[in-house]
Amino acid sequence: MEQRYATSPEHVPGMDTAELRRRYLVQDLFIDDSVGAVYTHHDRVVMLGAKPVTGPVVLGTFPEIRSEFFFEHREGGIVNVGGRGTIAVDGTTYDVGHGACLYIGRGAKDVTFTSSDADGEQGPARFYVVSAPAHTAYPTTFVEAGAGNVRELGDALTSNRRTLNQYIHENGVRSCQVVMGVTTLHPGSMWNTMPAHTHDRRMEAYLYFDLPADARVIHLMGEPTETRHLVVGNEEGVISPSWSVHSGVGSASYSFVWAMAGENQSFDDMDGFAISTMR
Ligand SMILES: O=C[C@H](O)[C@@H](O)CC(=O)C(=O)O
Ligand SMILES: [Zn+2]
Repeated sequence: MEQRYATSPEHVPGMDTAELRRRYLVQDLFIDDSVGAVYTHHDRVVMLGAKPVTGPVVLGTFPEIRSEFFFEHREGGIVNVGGRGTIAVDGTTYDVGHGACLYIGRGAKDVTFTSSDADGEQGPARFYVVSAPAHTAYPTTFVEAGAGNVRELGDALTSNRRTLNQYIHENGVRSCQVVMGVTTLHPGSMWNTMPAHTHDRRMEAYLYFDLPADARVIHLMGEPTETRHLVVGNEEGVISPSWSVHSGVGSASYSFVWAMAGENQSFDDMDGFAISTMR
């Protein structure tokens, strides 16, 4: 598993494009018949991708977490960004369609990912997992796509009309740390999370999906008065440290999985920044 140590905002002004991408952009999570993994030491979050194509993919453990099995000391939220598939957790099988979410609680031993129709229109299942250390075991729980707590945000006139779906959160599926959901831009709207914000109590990870292969999202990061950008493709992720804004504009419509971990789970504990105050 790739290890990425935490960074400070003081490091950002000295980084060129290649270093920004090496530290904050997450590519290649979805490898045929395999599991891709990145361990960010920002709140010790692990981002995983599982892409079963010709057969099931078993989630193993990694030497970096010194655990007998992946969820021994951890929990995780999963969203399927590909075609329909199943996730088997200790003998219970969940049918997970595009955009649906499964929370896996601490202690789950055997986790297997399978595609239901790898040759279908949406291709093989692509299971995106965000995991954080967990102090107790909450029940493994499934949420159908769109069945979380829905918030309608933004306006078509400012190109930021979007539907936010909270899956794992304080008033929904319970967890120790992980807060997770999916935001979908409405047709013609391109801006996510505008106005932008930070939440110094939590890191956040993004995974853009349903973006056409030749389109890109210009993702803003960094302190609000010292921003940089990353040009991000479909099914690529971004690590957003607690001090960093995370907002982006697409060259086409898209969705993204957002997930957070850290000090609290209060979704609305965030500090917003009017664009006129940003640099
Ligand atoms: O802290 C919350 C996260 O940044 C996202 O939920 C924001 C988001 O999806 C949006 O405004 O479009
Ligand atoms: Zn945020």
